Amino acid sequence: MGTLRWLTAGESHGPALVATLEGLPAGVPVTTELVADALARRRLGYGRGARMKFEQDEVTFLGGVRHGLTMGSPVAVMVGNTEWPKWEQVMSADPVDPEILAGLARNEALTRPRPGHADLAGMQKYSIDEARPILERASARETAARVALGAVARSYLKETCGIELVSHVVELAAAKAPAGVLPLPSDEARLDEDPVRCLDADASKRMVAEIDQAHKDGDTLGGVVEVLAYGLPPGLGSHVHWDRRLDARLAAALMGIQAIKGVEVGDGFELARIPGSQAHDEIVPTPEGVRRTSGRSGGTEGGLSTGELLRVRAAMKPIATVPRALQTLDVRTGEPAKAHHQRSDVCAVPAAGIVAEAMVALVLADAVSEKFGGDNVSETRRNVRGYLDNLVVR
Ligand SMILES: Cc1cc2nc3c(=O)[nH]c(=O)nc-3n(C[C@H](O)[C@H](O)[C@H](O)COP(=O)(O)O)c2cc1C
Ligand SMILES: C=C(O[C@@H]1CC(C(=O)O)=C[C@@H](OP(=O)(O)O)[C@H]1O)C(=O)O
Repeated sequence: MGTLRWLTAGESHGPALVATLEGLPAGVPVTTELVADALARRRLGYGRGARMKFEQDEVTFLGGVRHGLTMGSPVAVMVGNTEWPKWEQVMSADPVDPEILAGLARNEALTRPRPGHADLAGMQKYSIDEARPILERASARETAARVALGAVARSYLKETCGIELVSHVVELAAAKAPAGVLPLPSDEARLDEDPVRCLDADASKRMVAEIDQAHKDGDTLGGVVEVLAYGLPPGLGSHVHWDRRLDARLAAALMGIQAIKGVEVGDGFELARIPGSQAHDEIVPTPEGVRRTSGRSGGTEGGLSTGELLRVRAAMKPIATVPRALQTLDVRTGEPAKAHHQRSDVCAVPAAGIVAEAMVALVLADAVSEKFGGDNVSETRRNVRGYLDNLVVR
């Protein structure tokens, strides 16, 4: 839906990821540093595996940006995989020497698909008898490309509407942050410093303890992240058609993140358990304008933003490459076997929060560009101001 288009390409152990964002106006402030900072935040988080320590994200703009500003042309960004030299043969785009190929087939073929990953269904769908060509693209390495675009989308949102986003971890396995703690964008630095991106010190300690225990047990964990977006105008998205609904677009974007299995808007599933008299946000006139008395809806009604705080949650399943390897079969022999395991994260919930922020930023950027248009951010800003100054109910 909407007016922005974005695509990513690239494999986990290929030379690089690339991402393109088409449809932004000219004049959005974007620098290599802005994107590199966002990528650095995605690498943080207690419980991530060895690769996060030795791999760097190398950012190169290939198009769309000049002297720190977008030009209105497609933004193209490359994130280099510094792991690439070790994988040049395994992932070579060009045919390799038949002897090397035979060696790879003997020693490197991934024939024991991992439960919880795309491995088995991907092999079946694409008629390939090993998991490598599947897992390379299914891997969440790809989220680096989305976070790169998300950083650009965030800059657009701030520049045109003053919208700012922040995310935090609200549950990690059995450990929960206290209900109702809503970080502000100004808390971002504090969240970045916390090992699990949780503002509550006690909950953070309990989350770290959960990860330590899972690590000892050869196990993995999931959790729940929450993304908050401040400063939305009312009226992004629309009630008029299912695919224009802002909540539907947010849910699709969040479910599109690897390992996300559930999405809630506002109080989400909890709303199903309470009566209507307690479930909805009442409307009151105030000297500052029309407001809601609570934020249970999460800032959308009827598929439209209400102008209140946007609040969405995403639930991540535990990492699927479990060190204490799960039962599978070897597709070469058809015999039962233990799934492949080399290395993996114990928990990537804090990183998933950063990815969720990026996806929410892209969806909101799409909805803003659809509503306000403009070929230069100054034009978009004028349109935003004109709309807000002339709201039929204020
Ligand atoms: C930030 C992030 C990091 C991840 N790291 C790993 C990992 O190290 N090992 C792993 O097996 N899965 C990891 N995953 C999850 C898998 O990519 C995902 O579970 C798998 O692709 C199948 O998920 P699906 O059923 O949702 O598609 C990670 C996911 C995210 C969002
Ligand atoms: C590389 C990243 O995450 C990877 C996501 C991932 C997976 O299966 O999703 C598996 C791991 O990679 P590998 O199999 O090479 O150890 C993670 O490190 C990243 O986030 O940048």
